[in-house]
Amino acid sequence: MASQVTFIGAGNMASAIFGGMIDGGYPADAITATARDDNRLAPLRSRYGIHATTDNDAAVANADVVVLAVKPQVMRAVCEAMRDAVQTRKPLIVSVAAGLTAETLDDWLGGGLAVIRCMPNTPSLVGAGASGLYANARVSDDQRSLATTLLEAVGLVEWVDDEALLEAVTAVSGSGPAYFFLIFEALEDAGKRLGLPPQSARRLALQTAFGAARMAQQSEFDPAQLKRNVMSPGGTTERAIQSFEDGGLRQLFENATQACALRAREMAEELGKKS
Ligand SMILES: NC(=O)C1=CN([C@@H]2O[C@H](COP(=O)(O)OP(=O)(O)OC[C@H]3O[C@@H](n4cnc5c(N)ncnc54)[C@H](OP(=O)(O)O)[C@@H]3O)[C@@H](O)[C@H]2O)C=CC1
Ligand SMILES: O=C(O)[C@@H]1CCC=N1
Repeated sequence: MASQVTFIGAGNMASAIFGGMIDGGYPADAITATARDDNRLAPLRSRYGIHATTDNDAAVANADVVVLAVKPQVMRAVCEAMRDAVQTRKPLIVSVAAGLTAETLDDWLGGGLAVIRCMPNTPSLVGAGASGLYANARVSDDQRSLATTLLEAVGLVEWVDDEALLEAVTAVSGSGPAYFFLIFEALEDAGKRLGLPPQSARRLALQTAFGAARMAQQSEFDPAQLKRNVMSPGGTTERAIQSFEDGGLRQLFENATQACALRAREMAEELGKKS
């Protein structure tokens, strides 16, 4: 029988994950989602056929896995309010919240729990997500496999052994979609300035990004070689790449990812403070 999975929070991330699970054949009646507002839940019941309730304690009562998918700023209040229900059932806890450590979540939920921290990203909404996962010492091999199965429903899964590496995961893939959206914007704008109609500039920029990512995933060559393959000696690409290098693109990525990882650490400190 399928494990009972309860999502606390039914927003973008939660619906991406349970939507992917259901598309992949996971039984909808083994899934429950909660929110504060029943108006948010009604469409989920009719669209996915899942159970949905505003009562977190009731939703936890028969759960094998509880996925914490509320915003980090409200997580403490949500966890402390359902502490008794969680301690009665002791389900596997999977948190997708940025910047909250396994120890902090375990503490807010009363302690002694198997906790997995997951850093997913928004392309999970289209089944092309990338998630980094970390498990505390109480998580069993079966629970690891179950979490892998749940998250693989919406994309790629990478486990890290050191929880601190989730900051690096956040800097690369958690926040990473926004970096690429910025590049899409910039390339589209540049194409428009070179005279392309706006729709053409967007379509060409996005298809090029999609094609490059797909090619890099499928190719036997690394991205550096694939880049060289586009650069004919003395040709157009060489001139463009030289311009990016001269402009310090690599250093910009270094600075941005360091700033992102630092913010993840700050959030852990700010949000995880004891009382
Ligand atoms: N967006 C992103 O790129 C990423 C987000 N994350 C993490 O995912 C988590 C969720 O983010 P996201 O899905 O974008 O947020 P959303 O705002 O889309 O969803 C939050 C959900 O939490 C619900 N909620 C709020 N309070 C409660 C409560 N007391 N009990 C039950 N449910 C409650 C809200 O319901 P209602 O509408 O009724 O208030 C809503 O359904 C965050 O912790 C974030 O750090 C992680 C990686 C990437
Ligand atoms: O910006 C944020 O804080 C969240 C975490 C990763 C992506 N979005």
